[in-house]
Amino acid sequence: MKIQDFPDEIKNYLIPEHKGKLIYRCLKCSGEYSIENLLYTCPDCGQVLLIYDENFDLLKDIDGKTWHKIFDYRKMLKIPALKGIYLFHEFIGPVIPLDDIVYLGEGHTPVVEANKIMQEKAGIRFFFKNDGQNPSASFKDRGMASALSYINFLVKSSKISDVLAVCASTGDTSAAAALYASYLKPHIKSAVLLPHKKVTPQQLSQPLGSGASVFEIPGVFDDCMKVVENLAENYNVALLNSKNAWRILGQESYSYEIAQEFEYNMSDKVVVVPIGNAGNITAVMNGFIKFYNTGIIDTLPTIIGVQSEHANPVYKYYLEPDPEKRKFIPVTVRPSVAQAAMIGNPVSMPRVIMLVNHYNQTAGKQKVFFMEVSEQDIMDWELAANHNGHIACTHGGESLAGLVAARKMGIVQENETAIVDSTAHALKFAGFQEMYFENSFPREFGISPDPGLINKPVLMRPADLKKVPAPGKPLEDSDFQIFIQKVSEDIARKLNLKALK
Ligand SMILES: N[C@@H](CCOP(=O)(O)O)C(=O)O
Repeated sequence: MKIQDFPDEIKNYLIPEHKGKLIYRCLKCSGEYSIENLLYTCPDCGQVLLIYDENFDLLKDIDGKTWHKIFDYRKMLKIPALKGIYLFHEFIGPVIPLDDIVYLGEGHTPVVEANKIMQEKAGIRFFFKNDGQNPSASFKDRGMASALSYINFLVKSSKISDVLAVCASTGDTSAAAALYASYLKPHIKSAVLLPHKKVTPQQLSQPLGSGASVFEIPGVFDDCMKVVENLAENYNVALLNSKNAWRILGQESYSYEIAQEFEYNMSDKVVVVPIGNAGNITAVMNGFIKFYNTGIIDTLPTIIGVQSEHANPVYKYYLEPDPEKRKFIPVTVRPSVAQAAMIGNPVSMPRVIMLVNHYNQTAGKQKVFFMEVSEQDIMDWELAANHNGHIACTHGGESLAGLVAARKMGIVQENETAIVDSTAHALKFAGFQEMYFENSFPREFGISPDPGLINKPVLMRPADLKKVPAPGKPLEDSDFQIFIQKVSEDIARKLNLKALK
């Protein structure tokens, strides 16, 4: 559909015109800094930053209903820059010219309703939002599209050149960073730091395949993160973890898409997200607040942040009901199947603390909750979901387990509808599925398989079959007929198939 065919009242808004005035603001001392330089922490007090639009109130000049039309009609345009997360350009990066936006197919991931069996099992109507269907197979692409679009803009406007982008990762961030950086060659290169043997083979293959410099570091993610922070403080590198506030802006698109998917009606909705470095829950809260403040949604959904018992610093912080007495204490993580969230000292914790307060205050009651789940429940719920038509990763299983726990505790009601975040593609974590099916989890995971969920391939090699085909060695006609006959009979026997009359 062409712009001239769209309703008159929105024609002028379809190509984003809002000229935002973005600044970094420190969460602690409220110091404000120009976005001309890449900053990750406050130069004065060292606290993390968020990006604010000083012209944000101008967005309120357009009423909520008109915004709905703008976003919904804009979705029909075929302009690459507006096809991904920048459909919501005014809210994500209103200083970035459309020509500088990097679009690799991220965003607008499917929202898939669980079947009846799963909804009955979970005790609530729910949908998975499959962020594993992003280009590098995780939600991190949203943040990278934003961070790398901004860096691209700085490069193109000759403010910086020859960028080396670095990140620490449990496997998803590195895949996304390497992918987006490789698209912007030769101006941008990337280096990723991974905890040795703590990312899956599939995740390790991703930055290698994109041509990034890959460093494996002894220890866990938190150790890698410290090295990256040190590199960013002492060398000329661009930090791509969610400590970089541009990442948060991009990940806010997750909330905007949920709002759009449910026709901007967020009443009785519950959004469930796993927490690792806490950039995601930060973005999700901030995104919904921005849509609420501009009248695009008129209710804030409930948000449930979920952590494994083996990596639960945020959950533990909120166990203390009295905000005055809460004290953040990093935890030492233990092996977790939700490996991408195996983080004991999330960099966005100060953002979470500020935004949870703000979110609940804006809603007028508690709307953000934190749940803790066992490793066993994570695997069982992931596999149950995948046995019922989903492609949930272990973090999707973690989210679902958290929703079920919240339902049991009465935090979530039967009449509500949940949107459960599957942050990555199941295939990235196939090794954990294999350990479950083989019952070979090391003791520290504390996982024993439910026999009803175990699945294994069966080798069909009938004992009385003399000849079988092999690669490059097909069977002669009559031997081949015997092979087909015997294997079919064996499969039919195993599956209790009845012969056609
Ligand atoms: N789960 C992350 C950890 C780093 O998170 P980030 O959002 O701060 O980059 C990963 O996949 O590496």
